[in-house]
Amino acid sequence: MLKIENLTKKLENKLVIDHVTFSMQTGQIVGLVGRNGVGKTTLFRLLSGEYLSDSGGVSSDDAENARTQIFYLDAPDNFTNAYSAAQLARIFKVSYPKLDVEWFESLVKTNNLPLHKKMSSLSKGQRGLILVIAAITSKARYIFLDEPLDGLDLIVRDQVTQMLISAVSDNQTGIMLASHNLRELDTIADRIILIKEGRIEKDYLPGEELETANVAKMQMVIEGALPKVVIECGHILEKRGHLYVVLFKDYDSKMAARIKRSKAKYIEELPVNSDDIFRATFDEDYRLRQAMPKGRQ
Ligand SMILES: Nc1ncnc2c1ncn2[C@@H]1O[C@H](COP(=O)(O)OP(=O)(O)OP(=O)(O)O)[C@@H](O)[C@H]1O
Repeated sequence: MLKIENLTKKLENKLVIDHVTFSMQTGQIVGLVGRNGVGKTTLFRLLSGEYLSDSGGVSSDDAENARTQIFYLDAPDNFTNAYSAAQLARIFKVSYPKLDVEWFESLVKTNNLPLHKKMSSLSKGQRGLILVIAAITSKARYIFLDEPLDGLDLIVRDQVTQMLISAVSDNQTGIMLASHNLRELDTIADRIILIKEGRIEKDYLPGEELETANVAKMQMVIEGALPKVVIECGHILEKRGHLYVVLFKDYDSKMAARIKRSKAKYIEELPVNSDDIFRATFDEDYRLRQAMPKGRQ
């Protein structure tokens, strides 16, 4: 088990990571989510040892130095571009001695990727796929990937997803993915950690949290003026003619009764997903924008 305890980091006098504590097991895919600039990359840099923490640390049950068990590549394009996949495998092997070059090369070939072309001449998706192959074949116990699915087409995303799932299935590897794509994470993450203001705001198993989040999503047919409960407590997510999809935070029996009493012609509760949890968590940011004068939003 990888243990992250009280990790704290200030950058230019700003507290970016504030006493973050969690543990991570092999056999799990953990999603790391949060708004832009919340500190996801900083957390990865602390875990990999690229940044020194101001306090707190990282330890592992089964290694003296936890960092030897971690695979993380910061801004990979900056240094991978000058090399081919075949060359990269040999370079990575220096830092990750367990990297299985034969396995790496065979995965590169089975994914129809070139082994001997410079990374700079490959597409973003091809480079992304090669990076994920390097991460998996490094045989690192803990793999940290920043937006690995970003900019990849559906087929490549499916390939990457399959590789990540099979990598954790033997219980020898744990993967943490920073992502803004919550819907995608809902389908592959065993657990989601949500960061807000440098701290862990929520740490949940997707299905479990969705049932207890006090968030409700309603499909409502509304003719005429919006009911007060929608204006005061709801966020309108979709509108098609008279059909509205509205998200309610802090949903309880009182709010349910107000919604029921509203003049909506039809009301149906829809399933809540991680996107909705994210919206509800950053509710005040929504309200801020809604409060701005028109044309400045
Ligand atoms: N080298 C640095 N010096 C000073 N401040 C920094 C530095 N790197 C990041 N920051 C600040 O620290 C905060 C966290 O940045 P970080 O890149 O970790 O966020 P992130 O969650 O990865 O963002 P995104 O989702 O946009 O990739 C931001 O406010 C950023 O401006």
